Amino acid sequence: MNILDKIAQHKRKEVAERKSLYPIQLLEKSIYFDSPTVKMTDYLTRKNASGIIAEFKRQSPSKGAINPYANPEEVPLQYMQAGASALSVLTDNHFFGAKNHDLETARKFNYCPILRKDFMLDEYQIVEAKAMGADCILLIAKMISPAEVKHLADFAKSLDLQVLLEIHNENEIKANEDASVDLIGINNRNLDTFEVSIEHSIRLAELLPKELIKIAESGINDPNTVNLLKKEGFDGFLIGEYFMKNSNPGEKCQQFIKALNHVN
Ligand SMILES: O=P(O)(O)OC[C@@H](O)[C@@H](O)c1c[nH]c2ccccc12
Repeated sequence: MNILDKIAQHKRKEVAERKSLYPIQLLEKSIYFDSPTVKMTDYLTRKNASGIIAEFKRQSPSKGAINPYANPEEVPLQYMQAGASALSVLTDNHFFGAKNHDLETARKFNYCPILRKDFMLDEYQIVEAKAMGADCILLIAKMISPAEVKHLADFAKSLDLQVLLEIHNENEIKANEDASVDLIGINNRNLDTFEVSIEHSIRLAELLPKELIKIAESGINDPNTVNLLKKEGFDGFLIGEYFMKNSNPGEKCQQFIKALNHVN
């Protein structure tokens, strides 16, 4: 079984448990439930945006522990002070080591778009994302059918959340052409082999409409890669491990952003 299948299996169980513990009516009482969201697309495309979406990630299935005791009050705020355009916060505990309130904590300290980074299979998780204070959710084309992508994307929109659709290959692009998503993420990391290929992402980006907002995800560790990807039409760059594996992720992020060409 590949890693995404394992994650999906576990996630279904988890969601079923949470549904019975925290019914939707309870989530809807969150202070964030009726508040307006901030738009990831606006923050990535405004003048002189760095385009960096800095990720709060404690561990991963491919790397194990990255920074398990990182402080969610400090790191996301430091990322934004360093000039990141938006935040991504992992909320999966079993595979990514997220603590219960990592996203809510990041939300309390920051007014910027926050992506809930998790494996969305069910409307319930989208309601949770809204209740946590997220602005954007991730859908992974490899995990769900095009019909589910459409359905969950429309549901997210009904809650004023933006949708980032992650794709890995040409077939997934074709199969999801008519889903109404706000951003397309191309994962540089092959989730079967964990190999990273920037060239693969550039080739896939060429197949997407020019006006779509494109995010390059994973394995980015060099400002020159971001400069190159900007020239190739990418608007956003999701970076986790390279910042987080350091004892001071905010400082790493600041050095990285200083080294970028601000071309837009
Ligand atoms: O830590 P990296 O290599 O900079 O990658 C960040 C992000 O792209 C990665 O965490 C990611 C991309 N797609 C995902 C889907 C689920 C969980 C995590 C991910």
